[in-house]
Amino acid sequence: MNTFDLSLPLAIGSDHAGFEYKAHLINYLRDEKGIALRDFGTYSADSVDYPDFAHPVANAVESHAYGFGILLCGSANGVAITANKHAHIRAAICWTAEIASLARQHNNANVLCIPARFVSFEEAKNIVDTFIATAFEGGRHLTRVNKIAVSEAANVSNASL
Ligand SMILES: O=C(CO)[C@H](O)[C@H](O)[C@H](O)COP(=O)(O)O
Repeated sequence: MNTFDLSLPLAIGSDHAGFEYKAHLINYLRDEKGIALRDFGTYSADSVDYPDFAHPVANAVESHAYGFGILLCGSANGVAITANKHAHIRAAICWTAEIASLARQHNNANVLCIPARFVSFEEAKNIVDTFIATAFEGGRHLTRVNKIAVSEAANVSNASL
């Protein structure tokens, strides 16, 4: 199976707890690696509410105009919970490069959620590099990932009853 289509931009966002790492990651990804991206905020270290940034990033990935997403907050729980409310979004909290690799290989994760208060910036960079470089394995994992989408479809039809 393929890695991400890097001809599409990536969507990145954070709350205040992830703001500093986001700024460094943008430098790393866009300026050092030449990867196109859009920064959905937040744009300062002032306290904000993570759903205001996680929803726009998830919407961007859901629209297929962006190849994948990166979200950061303190623990990554808030942004992951928010992003996973969206159809076709598989947001994974990754705190090591190995977890990031498994999130791609087994779960075909399309939004990487980094707990900025619990990993070093070097580790965050390793996590991002691994997430981008690792392909979904398909096979038995595709069967399982497809069952997630079935649940999404059931929720949509139940909601319309
Ligand atoms: O959403 C979170 C927890 O699930 C994030 O870690 C936030 O960044 C955190 O809650 C922000 O906390 P703060 O005390 O308002 O800085």
